[in-house]
Amino acid sequence: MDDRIISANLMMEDQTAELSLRPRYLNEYIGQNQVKENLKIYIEAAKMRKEALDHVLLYGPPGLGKTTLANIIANELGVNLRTTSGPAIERPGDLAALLTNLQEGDVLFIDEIHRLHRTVEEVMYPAMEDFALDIMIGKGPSARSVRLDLPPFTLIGATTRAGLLSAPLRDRFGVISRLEFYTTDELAYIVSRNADIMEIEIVGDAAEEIALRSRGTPRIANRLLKRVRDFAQVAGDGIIHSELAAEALKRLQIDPRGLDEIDHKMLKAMIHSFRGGPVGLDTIAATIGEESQTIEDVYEPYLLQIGLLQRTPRGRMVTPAAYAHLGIPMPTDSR
Ligand SMILES: Nc1ncnc2c1ncn2[C@@H]1O[C@H](COP(=O)(O)OP(=O)(O)OP(=O)(O)O)[C@@H](O)[C@H]1O
Ligand SMILES: [Mg+2]
Repeated sequence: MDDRIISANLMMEDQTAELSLRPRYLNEYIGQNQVKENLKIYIEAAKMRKEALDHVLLYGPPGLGKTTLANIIANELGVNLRTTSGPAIERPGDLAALLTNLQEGDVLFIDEIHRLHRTVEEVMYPAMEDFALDIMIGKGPSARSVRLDLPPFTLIGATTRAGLLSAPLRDRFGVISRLEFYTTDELAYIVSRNADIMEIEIVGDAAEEIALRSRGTPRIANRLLKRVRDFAQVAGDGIIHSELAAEALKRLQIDPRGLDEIDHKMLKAMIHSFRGGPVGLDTIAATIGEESQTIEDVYEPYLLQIGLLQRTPRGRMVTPAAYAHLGIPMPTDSR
């Protein structure tokens, strides 16, 4: 389903590259300045007091650097990081096993924390608040609860959908940070730096050409860089020039703002079949044969961000900027 080259979702081919391209310390982490500045202070303060850092919730669209940041926080604190994900913790006992294996000050990173099972979530509350586990032993009338002390630890939760987190869970995070889409300059910087790491020469405005089409997302920038490198090595002289980058990206059917055929299909369907909207998300999804949730989590945020799409109480609407971008004249009658 989700095999678009501009998908922000993690794909198999990204994984090895992401390990080597992933920044390891805050000073290598580009952008997200507000989030970074705050974290720097909290980390410093926790280290000074020799305490565990407050629990941190990171949220935002896929590929913006949540997992990367969780790793960096553990590195900066000089502690171990344990990684798991919401759906992977099936029973309270699984969580207990994870938590009792932590050393003082360690970070437990739970990706997709909005998918934590209800029964696990309830065990999480006292663990986060009091560093204690309440475990039920036995069943029926002889069942009793025992309290187990845990070493102080930091929970870092990541989610693309903060809205799906229950209020009691959300309230237990001391630090809640929203990651934003990156600017073209930031992405161009990331592309240049990663070209260096990959030992490929990138010159002129080529990094910017790639950045412009990366939908504000470092993961996509890295993926496009790798594809353009292929073109440079096979069809070019091994150096990524602006023209080569532009040509390669055109062949990948990504337009100058990072939109692909599916974005075009969606916007055009809204224009031609629904007079530009407003039209409900489910209707759009059915029309173009995608899942509503995928559209909402992965594709739509960027289109909203760059102002081609608008959300209204009655559904999504295409903006005048979208007509202009697609080269379709606006209907003249009032909508
Ligand atoms: N601030 C940054 N500076 C440089 N590179 C970055 C930055 N943020 C992310 N990256 C790059 O983008 C890749 C994807 O980031 P990451 O895996 O952390 O995203 P994510 O938000 O966890 O995505 P998902 O929601 O899919 O889990 C990283 O491997 C890294 O190479
Ligand atoms: Mg991640």
